[in-house]
Amino acid sequence: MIVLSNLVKDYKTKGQSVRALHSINLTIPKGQIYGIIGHSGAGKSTLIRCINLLERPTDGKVMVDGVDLTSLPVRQLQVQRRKIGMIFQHFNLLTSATVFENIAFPLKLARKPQAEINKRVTELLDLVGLTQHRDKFPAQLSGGQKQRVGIARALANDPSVLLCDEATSALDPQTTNSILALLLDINRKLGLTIVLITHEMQVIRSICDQVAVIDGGQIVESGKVIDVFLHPEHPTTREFVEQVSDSSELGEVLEKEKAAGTHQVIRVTFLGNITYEPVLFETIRELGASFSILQGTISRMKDMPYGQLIVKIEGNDTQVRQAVDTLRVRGLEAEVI
Ligand SMILES: Nc1ncnc2c1ncn2[C@@H]1O[C@H](COP(=O)(O)OP(=O)(O)OP(=O)(O)O)[C@@H](O)[C@H]1O
Repeated sequence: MIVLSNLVKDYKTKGQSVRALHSINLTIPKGQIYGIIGHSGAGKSTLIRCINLLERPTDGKVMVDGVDLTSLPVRQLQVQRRKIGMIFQHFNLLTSATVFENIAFPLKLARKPQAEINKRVTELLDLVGLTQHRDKFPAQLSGGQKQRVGIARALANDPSVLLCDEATSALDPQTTNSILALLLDINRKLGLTIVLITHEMQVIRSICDQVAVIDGGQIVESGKVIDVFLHPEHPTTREFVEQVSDSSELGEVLEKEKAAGTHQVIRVTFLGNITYEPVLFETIRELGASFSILQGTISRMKDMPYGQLIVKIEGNDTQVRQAVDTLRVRGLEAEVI
């Protein structure tokens, strides 16, 4: 478990002080994939780098698995840091070392015997799917393969935490998906806690359990991805949710509804297997009304199927009210918008 308490970070440049983090409080449960999302300059990199003290916080505490890193002398901090792996947007590989040597590097630093290094690197190459590329140099690899080397290297010392600093931002969408699938696989196989920072809601939606939204150096909203995603409260969160839903034309339809003084547009949210059942259709038909779909998403959030439909009910106010009530009784979320 990672606990950040009252974390403050000030950068001092040319006699001026910039507060990058304002009293951050965050608890990241063990074994979770925890996403931190924010716009450029929000403080994401600073926050993730404070977790392993690559940046030393100006104030506050960083507890990782019960150890207060901020209170440790340098030697002990080095030992504790081996339990925290990190991967980077631009991979940070040693360009003149082979894939094998890059992965072996942290094990050499930890003075492991050569036989153990060979065994461990072989296992890691297999885990990240790079066995055939072990003797290549980074320049001979694709971006996705380079990030796989980064991941294997970060896992070499068998850490309990993996920090991902915009790990997929330099990759195309398909490669991004394959790296996210690998992170999910590692999280499941090794029970590793993963903290990732990103500016893409798609990344959060694909693999994270919980999310925190950072804005101006403060956490403005946090919680389970599914809750934050379906009921975003802070304007910044809403912007990020918009990234993955196409509601651009909805505003116009709602304006027309408002002008006509009718209240027939409802939002219906499905979670889990009910997503694939004809509950909406049957409910509206039973009421003797009909409906048209104005907008809809059927997708998955990590493993959970979900759907959200904006529908216009062709019926009177009583029918709309009854539809909302019945849908709720049948296990869907429904509201007039
Ligand atoms: N070394 C530094 N010296 C001075 N100010 C810094 C330094 N690093 C970051 N900052 C400032 O701290 C704030 C947060 O920066 P940070 O890099 O953490 O944001 P970010 O959310 O990771 O942005 P990006 O997505 O663009 O990397 C910004 O105002 C930035 O200008």
